Amino acid sequence: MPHSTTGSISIRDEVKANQEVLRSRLAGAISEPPSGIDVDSLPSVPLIDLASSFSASAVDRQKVAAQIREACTTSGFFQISNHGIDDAAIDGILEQAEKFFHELTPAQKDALNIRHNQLFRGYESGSDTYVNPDDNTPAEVETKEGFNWGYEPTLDPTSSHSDEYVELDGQPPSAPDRCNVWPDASVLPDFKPTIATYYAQVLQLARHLFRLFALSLDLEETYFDSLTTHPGGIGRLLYYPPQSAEQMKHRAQKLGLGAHTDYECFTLLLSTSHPGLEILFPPSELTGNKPIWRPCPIRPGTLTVNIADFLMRWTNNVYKSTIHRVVSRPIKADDGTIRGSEARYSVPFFFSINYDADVQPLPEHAVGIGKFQNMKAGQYVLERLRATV
Ligand SMILES: O=C(O)CCC(=O)C(=O)O
Ligand SMILES: [Fe+2]
Repeated sequence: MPHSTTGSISIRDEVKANQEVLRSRLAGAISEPPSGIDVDSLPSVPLIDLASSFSASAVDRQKVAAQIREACTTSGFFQISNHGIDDAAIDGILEQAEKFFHELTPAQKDALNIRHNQLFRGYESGSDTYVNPDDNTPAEVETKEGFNWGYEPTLDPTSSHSDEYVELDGQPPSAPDRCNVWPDASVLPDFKPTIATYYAQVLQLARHLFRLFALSLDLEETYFDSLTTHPGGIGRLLYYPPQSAEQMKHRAQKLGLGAHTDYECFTLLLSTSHPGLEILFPPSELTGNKPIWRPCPIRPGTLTVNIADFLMRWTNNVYKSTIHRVVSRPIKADDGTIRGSEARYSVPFFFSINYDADVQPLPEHAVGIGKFQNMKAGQYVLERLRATV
């Protein structure tokens, strides 16, 4: 795969260093709390009600922003209720995800494979990408299957600047191997319209959240508005197949998606109510000074938000981008019999500022003096993606 030119050495060095950081943060991680520890005393993911963030009262909005700040400076994860995405859009995209993974033939999926695309758009199987390529664990193919797409002006009905969109590499989306690919409408007629409905809503929610992030960092509420007029927004459908009791019999877990952090500014995750997502909380006395994997709570109707690496480096590590993964675990019944795991579907939306924006350090009063090299968001994300194939 070709590598980018200007400044790429230092980006690649930083990406390599990231792998080291990941490895050291994972070292000694435990999956179960030490015996005698009350799990309720361990850190968890807070629920933030967004209802009053849509209020006309600045005081109300500021109160929500304060809760967001608390979450972002600790675990970097929170869940949101009353987020404004309607049920029909949510049910619709989950239904299309199921159809995509079950109704397309292997040949139809293969025609859409990300290896035909320079920007990682399209279908990927468990072995096409691996998010943690340098870790020391024995290579294990992830069970996930995915489908990725990115921003298109037609998916953003609200912006008057959508046609200024450029891709990760700073170029307009032109050639067929540098833009979105979609399943044939004669096979899945409702797929693209349903994706478009969800995408338009999640995009607006992400812009709204950026205003709350601005408030939470003591910046003008509109600070990020001009940077999200034609933003990066990668959508992804994910499917983790069920694991049978037989497959799970002698295993503590099966890897769905390896340990990683996300790359952009933040991620908005929709999922079915099936367990699987786990978050790595830092060591504490309660955990014998070991990092601990904890399941992300299942709260139907909520979306999960997590800070990603670009925003972490932009905020000078004030906001935390936290390691997470997806695993299937066997379910042990009271009589000791083992049940397999159920299928999980999820729809992450990875939100970035405009890929071509000149990124300036955030004001010192908000995050201190910048420690990181200024970098275009597209350049950074592209280099991170390239490290996964
Ligand atoms: O499927 C999930 O719940 C999480 C997916 C995820 O972390 C990712 O795609 O980056
Ligand atoms: Fe992730």
